Amino acid sequence: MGLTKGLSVDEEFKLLDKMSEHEQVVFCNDPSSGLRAIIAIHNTTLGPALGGCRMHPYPSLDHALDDVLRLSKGMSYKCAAADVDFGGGKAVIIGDPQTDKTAELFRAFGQFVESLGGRFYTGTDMGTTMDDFIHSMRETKNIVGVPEAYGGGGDSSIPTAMGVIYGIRATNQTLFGSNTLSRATYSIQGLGKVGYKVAEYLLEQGAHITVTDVCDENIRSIQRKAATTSGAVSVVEPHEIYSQNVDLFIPCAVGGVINDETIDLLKVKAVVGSANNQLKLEEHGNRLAEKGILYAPDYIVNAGGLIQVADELYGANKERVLSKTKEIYHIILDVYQQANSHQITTLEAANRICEKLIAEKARRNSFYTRSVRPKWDIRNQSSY
Ligand SMILES: NC(=O)C1=CN([C@@H]2O[C@H](COP(=O)(O)OP(=O)(O)OC[C@H]3O[C@@H](n4cnc5c(N)ncnc54)[C@H](O)[C@@H]3O)[C@@H](O)[C@H]2O)C=CC1
Ligand SMILES: O=C(O)CCC(=O)C(=O)O
Repeated sequence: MGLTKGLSVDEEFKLLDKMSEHEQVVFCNDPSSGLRAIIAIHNTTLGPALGGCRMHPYPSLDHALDDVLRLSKGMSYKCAAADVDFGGGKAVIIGDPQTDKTAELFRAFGQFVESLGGRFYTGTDMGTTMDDFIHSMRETKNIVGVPEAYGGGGDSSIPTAMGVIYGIRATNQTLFGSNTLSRATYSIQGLGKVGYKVAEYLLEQGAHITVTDVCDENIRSIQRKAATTSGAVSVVEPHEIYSQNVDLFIPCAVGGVINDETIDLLKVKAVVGSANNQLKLEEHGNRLAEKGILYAPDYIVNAGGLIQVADELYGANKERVLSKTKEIYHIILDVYQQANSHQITTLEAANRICEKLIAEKARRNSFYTRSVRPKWDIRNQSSY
């Protein structure tokens, strides 16, 4: 792929330094299908790496690498917070999800996943759907979020959206002393798999929401939905979403949306959404706090999908997943409380909680036992 082409030796080592927190970074190239992807395994202390696969037309390999490194690190924290026996990983496919998807491309991707010998499990993320991974499943068993017809738990964006709703409830409880949804107002960025379900639920609870999406069909669909509920929807252009005069901003599209420019525009009391890596830089967490805006750490709020796909390895059970997802409400309340009592940002509070959990679990995992299903011997016996 010419990753280091034209780079000086110094620059080549800087590239390696960039990946130095990660255990393994795999560059996948399959000219016959056109697959160009990166798989990043951040940390397998808690178990094999798990993380969805994003498809996006990255403007450069550097952008794709930065994204997958940051996303996979976030998964290590998310796995610790969600109390699952997995480590952090993630994959990105460089391509346009509207035009570049083929069965061959996802089969080739499945072969790369298989080549990692069970060190990496993957499923859907932004720009990919389960239909894509049906092709990958012909090459590897290490796919999670498997459709119900194949014995899996189905669409993982359902528990992700429920987790966002629990995050919103915990935030409303902290801000207003009541966790009801209908009294507050919301702005939602992105009406895809997760954002649409969050919007739909809030409308059904009678809330007033302001939405945006770059896809017109998603807008028309939520307008049709709103007409059947006691809630109300207003639509704004994508660039107008940050300056809305509402209580909570709910980012459910791309990362990096909380940055120097947007923080100046925000009039909300809190940010609670599903998008991974909402803060462009960690310091933007401090800027939100200085402005008095409560931030619900993304990797805790959006853990519902992870909870489902990890739980799938015990056999699909929706009730069990929803009951585990409810925990997000209490974890967010705890994070807010710890941030307040230690006078640190909510992200710092969440990171501290997770780092402590990883250290405790690492001690437990240092005691060798023969493979235990489903903790380690994942899907060894099963077939679908
Ligand atoms: N699907 C899941 O279960 C999980 C998703 N997430 C994160 O949540 C976010 C959303 O994920 P999905 O709903 O699965 O993705 P998706 O691809 O189904 O939906 C994203 C939506 O955002 C819209 N969009 C893209 N750029 C936009 C912009 N600049 N302004 C407004 N709208 C824009 C797209 O048109 C699309 O409707 C991503 O950051 C993803 O990593 C995190 C955990 C689990
Ligand atoms: O939701 C999934 O399919 C896997 C979990 C994940 O990648 C995430 O939470 O970002």
